[in-house]
Amino acid sequence: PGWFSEISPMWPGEAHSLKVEEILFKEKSDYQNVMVFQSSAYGKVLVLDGVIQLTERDECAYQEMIAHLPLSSIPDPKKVLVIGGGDGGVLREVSRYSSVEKIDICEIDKMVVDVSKQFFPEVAVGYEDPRVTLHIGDGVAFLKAVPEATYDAVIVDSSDPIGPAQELFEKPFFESVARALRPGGVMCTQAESIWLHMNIIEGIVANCRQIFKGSVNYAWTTVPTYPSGVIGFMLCSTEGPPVDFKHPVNPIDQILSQKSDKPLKFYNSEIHTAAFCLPSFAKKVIDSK
Ligand SMILES: NCCCN[C@H]1CC[C@H](NCCCN)CC1
Repeated sequence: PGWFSEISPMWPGEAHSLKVEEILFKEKSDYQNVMVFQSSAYGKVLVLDGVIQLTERDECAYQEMIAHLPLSSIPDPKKVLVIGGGDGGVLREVSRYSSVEKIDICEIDKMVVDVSKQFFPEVAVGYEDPRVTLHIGDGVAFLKAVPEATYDAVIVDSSDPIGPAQELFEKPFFESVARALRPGGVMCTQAESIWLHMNIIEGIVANCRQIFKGSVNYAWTTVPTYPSGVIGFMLCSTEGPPVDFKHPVNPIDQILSQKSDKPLKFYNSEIHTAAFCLPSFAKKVIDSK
């Protein structure tokens, strides 16, 4: 009945709208407003504090890219940490790697987990993997308690800097991620839109170049239901065995093609390499930091 418009001070003067068939869930958690609605064009939609988090139709683009850009870039991921990502989509993608022995996930809002299991079973399927351990709590505190050099990869699947995820975009957090990674370990974070947030991206890149002494690269992809239709990722590695993010050493799409597993809908090795090609206005800022 009517339309949902994604109005936010984070993208002033513009708003993506989706036709609403039915509102399926609407509650306030300890951290944010949580809503699920059935849209006409993109299936079910998860909204937190008025911001679209994922839709059934295009979540594959974001979840596959944020997981496979880092994990395809290292030869043998064993221990992986996901910060945020309570919907479980990133877990679904990480569990495709037979080399992975342990997947920790730290999500601050239990309601996101429960709502995803109830309304997005194809996304929350990630929780069914026996290697997964769910921690409900603040990712910043979780990382402080982690012994150094614990993980091969840390994936930060956060919402945006306004709200509970604010400190996941700040220097102390990136320092705690670098400490938790083994030498040559990799981090991939949600890094906003080059059309909307070049200033935020500039800050993130500057911080990452100071903290991560391996490679630091920005990649981007298309997600039609995120504002401006694109979303970016910060790919960083710690000092140690070199990581070339642009040329995957562990091409998951080729590994999977030999298995009957759920096929990848979006990611492939060519899209991986192409994701690091930037328009000039973004290259100028990102490569100069
Ligand atoms: N596992 C899916 C979680 C999605 N994370 C974020 C949800 C908010 C979204 N805002 C985009 C704002 C403009 N860049 C970015 C991804």
